[in-house]
Amino acid sequence: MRLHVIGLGGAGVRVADRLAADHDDDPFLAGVNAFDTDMDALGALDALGEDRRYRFGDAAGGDGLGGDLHAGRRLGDAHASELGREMDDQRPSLAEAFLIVVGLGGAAGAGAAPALAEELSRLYDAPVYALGFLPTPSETEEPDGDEGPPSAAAGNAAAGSAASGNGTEPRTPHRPLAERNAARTLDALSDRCAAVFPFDNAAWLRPGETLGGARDRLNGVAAERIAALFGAGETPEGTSTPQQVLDASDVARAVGGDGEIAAIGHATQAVESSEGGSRFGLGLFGSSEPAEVDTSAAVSAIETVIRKAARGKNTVEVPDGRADRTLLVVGGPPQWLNREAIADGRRWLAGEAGSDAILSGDAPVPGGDAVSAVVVRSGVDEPERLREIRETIR
Ligand SMILES: Nc1nc2c(ncn2[C@@H]2O[C@H](COP(=O)(O)OP(=O)(O)OP(=O)(O)O)[C@@H](O)[C@H]2O)c(=O)[nH]1
Repeated sequence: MRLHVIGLGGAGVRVADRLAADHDDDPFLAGVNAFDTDMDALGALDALGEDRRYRFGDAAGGDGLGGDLHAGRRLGDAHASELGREMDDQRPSLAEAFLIVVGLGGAAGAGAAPALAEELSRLYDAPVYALGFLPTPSETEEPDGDEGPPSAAAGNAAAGSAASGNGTEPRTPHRPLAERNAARTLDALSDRCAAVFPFDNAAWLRPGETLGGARDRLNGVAAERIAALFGAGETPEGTSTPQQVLDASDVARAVGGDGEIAAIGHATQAVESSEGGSRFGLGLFGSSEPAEVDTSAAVSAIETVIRKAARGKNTVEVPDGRADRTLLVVGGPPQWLNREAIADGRRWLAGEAGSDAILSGDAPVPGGDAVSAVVVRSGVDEPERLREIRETIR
């Protein structure tokens, strides 16, 4: 589907940049914009040229907003239509969906996101989704004396470069209001977006890692999952049409349109490339014809990858695996896409999620060397981290 991604604030612009770096040539990525009040954050991007970066909000004087969500909201209200116009070069009217990416604990991105979501819904018919990073608990904790209290305004630089007390991991800026900002922004986005995909930063940190040190890896995971979901069903030019193409309306139906909380699971499993030969001895050496694949190997690969996508780490926890709606997309070399195994996987997932409405599609990747699965669950029960965050404003 044609997706237009808008990265807002420090986290958002970095993910937008990462998507452009990894997927600019992929047909699903129809447009990318990076909007921030902070000149330094925009200046540090690599893949997006000047034409796709834009500093807004003169009132911020070229800096971040230091976590002042009220100031962010005011700027958002004042500049939403200007940001909408800034997207025009990339023909947003052709987009089949918009995705706003934002760090929920900040101010510039989190403040502007609701107003921009509203503006895009006013201008276009396509659904507006949001992917929002949840702050880590350590951001709101008082910093240790020897680390000193890095301010949120200095955060974009500090998150990337300053060393922490142990001298190895870049420290994470102290943001005392991060959880409250996130709670307010989640509510505002749920009211204005078709669905919200929270990304739980803390759940993705490895032991001893700080957000500052891990953010590039986390942004890579977020970009990969965005591509796995919104790029599913897009076939590279010249390849055969998938048996079951997943389109924008399938995703819209599966994810819902009422601001539901949704999670993206994804997994890949390496398989022997079946172009011109196979380890099962069924292919002709040197032949350009794809070799046949052993059925039990295909069944096992599909079963494993679907379970890994559902039960492995999701973008946010899915309590008990339950969801109102579920979408499954299985991809890989066509010879490996065993229809019965996919149907079994669908049934297993329906039981796991407790919902019948399982939409599924195939994403054939001729010549690929892995099978993959994307599992999207929408209308999930409230994840523990979301409950903690919401409680800060109850
Ligand atoms: N995954 C990830 N999370 C980030 C990154 N940068 C910041 N965050 C998270 O996003 C929240 C907001 O940070 P920013 O996006 O830098 O904030 P901003 O929107 O620029 O707002 P201000 O700095 O307050 O003006 C932080 O509290 C972190 O939880 C990043 O690069 N990757």
